[in-house]
Amino acid sequence: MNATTRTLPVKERFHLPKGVIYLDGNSLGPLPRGTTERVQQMMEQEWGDHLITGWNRDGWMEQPARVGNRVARLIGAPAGSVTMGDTLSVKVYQALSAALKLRPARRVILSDSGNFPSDLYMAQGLIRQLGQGYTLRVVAPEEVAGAMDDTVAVAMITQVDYRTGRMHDMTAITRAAHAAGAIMLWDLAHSAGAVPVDLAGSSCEFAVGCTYKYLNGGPGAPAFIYAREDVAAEMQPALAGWLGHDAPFAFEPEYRPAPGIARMRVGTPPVIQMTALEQALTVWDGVDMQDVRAASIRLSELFIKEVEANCPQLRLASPRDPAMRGSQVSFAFDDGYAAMQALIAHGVIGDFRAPDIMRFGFTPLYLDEEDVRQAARILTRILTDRLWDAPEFRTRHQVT
Ligand SMILES: Cc1ncc(COP(=O)(O)O)c(C=O)c1O
Ligand SMILES: Nc1c(O)cccc1C(=O)C[C@H](N)C(=O)O
Repeated sequence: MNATTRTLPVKERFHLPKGVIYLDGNSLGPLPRGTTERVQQMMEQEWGDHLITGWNRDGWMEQPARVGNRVARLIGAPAGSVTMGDTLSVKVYQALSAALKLRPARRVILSDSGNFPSDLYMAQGLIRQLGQGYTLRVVAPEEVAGAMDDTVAVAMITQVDYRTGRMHDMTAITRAAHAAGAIMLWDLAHSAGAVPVDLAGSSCEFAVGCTYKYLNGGPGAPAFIYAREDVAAEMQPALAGWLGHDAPFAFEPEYRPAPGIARMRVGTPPVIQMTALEQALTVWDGVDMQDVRAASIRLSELFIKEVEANCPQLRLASPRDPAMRGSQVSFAFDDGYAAMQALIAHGVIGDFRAPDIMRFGFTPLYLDEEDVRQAARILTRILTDRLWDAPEFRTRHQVT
């Protein structure tokens, strides 16, 4: 069987509302079947009956490492190199501050203008905290590799642009960072579960990401952080919480880091949410990221073809070359907000990013070609008949 005929027989593993075509798994993944039951069981039996003994008996304390190993497989990282917890913004802060400590003579954090604002805000906040001449240098996405020089302490790049889906070449940029003596930090928010990632092969020092998008962990699901083994052994955590201590239950007054990535744990993990995520990750059992990628390209190309053939009002805002895209496709349209609201009202859920981007995520675990054709047909009707041109769609009230 070749990659184009191979199917991903996992659509049944998701709860998807009837009559909805969900093209927003790049922002919030849907509910995997079995999650509700597993969380209910955890609450009733583990929390309810076992009470505090759950930390040992039910393995709550090791859960961040256990779940980290499941995520590691999906991002090309070795077992034991990933831990879970907190939000992605916090993980960005931790990785950035640890990276700066590893290059004490340098003062520049390099990023690009396609990065998600929270990453830039975290860098700005850290810089304000540190003083001492640190700066954030933000360049155009195409200029990242060329902007590496001997002032750059760390390059902090989100691999897949949340707006356009443009994907950076992880190998080439990491190589450029290392050639300049800089630390490489990748944000994989729009990569994990979307495209094959080879963290070990890239030899980057740090990576972070969230689990509520393509990994379907649910709203507020814990983030992940990876550090290369040699870096994990020497990095100094800025957020030195007790669960990142070498012996949390020794209750020593002085901080001593836990071995390896475990020192990036901070405080008590969100066990209920982590349990939902742990269950959600079983959806990936037996799924190969190369197959997901092949199907994602097939679905994205089909959508672009149908939309360009039938919706001349829209302009492709993503790279045309699928090798340069993540697993989303964006189209620019001046009335994109209203068009997206109309689309959602007609059962096709994507989202909108100001000023004019209509975003569509392609998630082959639960989407097939018929979904994509049907979504394109509905979009065509909305544009051709100007169904979006109504006060209820034009009024901006959505926050997401
Ligand atoms: C690339 C990227 N970085 C950071 C964030 C912020 O994540 P969180 O809200 O989980 O801190 C997001 C999503 O919101 C994102 O897409
Ligand atoms: N994390 C989100 C949230 O809590 C509410 C609404 C949206 C989000 C998102 O993840 C947005 C997402 N990072 C984006 O690419 O725009």
